[in-house]
Formats: sequence, C-alpha cells, structure tokens
Amino acid sequence: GNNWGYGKDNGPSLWHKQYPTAKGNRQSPIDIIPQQLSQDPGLGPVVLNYDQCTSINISNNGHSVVVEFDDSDDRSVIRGGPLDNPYRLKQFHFHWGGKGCHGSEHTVAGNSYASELHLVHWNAVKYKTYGEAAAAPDGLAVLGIFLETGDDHRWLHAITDALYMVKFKGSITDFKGFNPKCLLPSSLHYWTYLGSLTTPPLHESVTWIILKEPITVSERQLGKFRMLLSTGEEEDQRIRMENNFRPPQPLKGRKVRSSV
Ligand SMILES: NS(=O)(=O)c1ccc(S(=O)(=O)NCc2cccs2)s1
Ligand SMILES: [Zn+2]
Repeated sequence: GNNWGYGKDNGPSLWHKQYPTAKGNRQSPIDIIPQQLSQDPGLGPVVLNYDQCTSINISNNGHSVVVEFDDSDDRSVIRGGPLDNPYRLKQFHFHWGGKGCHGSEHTVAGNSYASELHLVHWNAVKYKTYGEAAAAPDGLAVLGIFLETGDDHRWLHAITDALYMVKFKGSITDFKGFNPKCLLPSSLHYWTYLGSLTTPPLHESVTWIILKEPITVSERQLGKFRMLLSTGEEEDQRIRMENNFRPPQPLKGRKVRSSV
C-alpha cells in the first residue's frame, strides 16, 4: 500500500508494519561519526559524467519533488570510488525540514543539515531495469549532498522557480536542460557505506556516497520547497510537504569508509 508518509499516524516509526525491511541490518540513513572512521587509501575518487545528461520532467509524488532523467543509455553515470560498475543517473530529489528546523536524513556527529539532495543511480551493467536493480544488494548508488542555509544558490533557482507548477501530489511538468552538476560542492571527498532506500519499500540495495562538503542555499529558496503539498488537488485537506526525512537508523556493525 502507498499510504505511508511522515505524519504521526503513517510516519517512519510505523513503516515496519507494512515494510518489515525497516528493521533490517543495512537501513539508511545513519549518523556518520567522522572521528570513528578509517581513511581508506584503496578508495579512489568518485567520477561524475553528467555532461550529456538529459533531464525530462519535475514531479511531486506526495513525498518529495523529483527531477527525472533519460536513463536509456550510459549518457550520465557515476563511477569509481566504492563502485565496481558505472551507475546510470535516474532521478534526483530532496528531503527537508519545517521552518527553521533541520531536515537532512544523514547526520554528522549528531548534527543535521537543513536539507539533503539525493542523486539516484542504478547498475544497468548487471540489471535490466531500475526496478530489478532497486531490489538487488549492489543495484543502486545514491550520491547524497547536504544543504546548509546562507546565501542564495545561483542555480537552485531553476528548480525553486518550477515548484509552483508541481504544488500538488501527482503533478508533473516538463523540465528540460537541467544539469545537476551545478548543484555539486567544490570537493567530491566523501563517506561511503552499504545501506538502503530511506523511504518504503526500504530495499537494502544502496551504496551510499555522501559528500563531506555541503552546498549553501538561502532560507528563501528552502521555503519554496515547504510550499509543496503532499495532498492532491482534488483533496479537501491541504497538508504541507515538510519534515520528509527518516531519522538515523542503527549501524548494526557496518563500516563507514572515508575517501582520502
Ligand atoms: N531517499 S532514497 O534516495 O533512498 C530513495 C527512496 C526511493 C527512491 S525511488 O523512488 O527512486 N525508488 C523507489 C522504488 C520504487 C519501486 C521499486 S524501488 S530513491
Ligand atoms: Zn532520498
């Protein structure tokens, strides 16, 4: 069923009833404790080949705002780092808080950021479809980027200016010519660990690559995300889309590695 959400009666603490994987051994997000990490010289740099990427649309799925890409060939991939294959960019989306409070999913030494951007990639070398990859232990690679508040982000405007077009759950509109390279911080130093999707179906199929350096966006820009609704145009009740983040999950003995 798809009635899960982030509210009191359908939120993360209840997801396990319908998605038992919620209590699995490689759940995400996690709290990253940098001083407990070993730097792994065997970990090379991650390489992002996004120059030929083709964005298609932007949509509101009731849980986040999603920009989808053409993933019919290897035109935009992430490779290197902990990955044995190139993984194709499929979509990116965000998680954020309520006014003034934090909304990232991963935390760093117990501290959360205002928001977190996820770029979702899948292993098209080993799997025929995204859905098949999303259920396989080495099927997905998600690049996580923290957002902190400060000055305006010059390129995020392209996204925040389109949000009014996808205010309601189920709305979708064209969104062509957007290259997410403009949302990357200057350093690609990262932490990596084996985890899961942070929303139902919570498949334990994600190699997480979390960039250490956050990007800066303004409170005004973040405020536009909070204008989005998790309810459809036809519904009487209007529920704002905010605090759409899952809290950190037990590490259960997993190793988190750090790029040098
Ligand atoms: N926050 S996150 O990056 O861990 C994601 C959560 C859900 C994502 S998805 O919509 O891309 N796939 C979800 C699937 C649907 C059907 C089979 S898998 S990505
Ligand atoms: Zn996400």
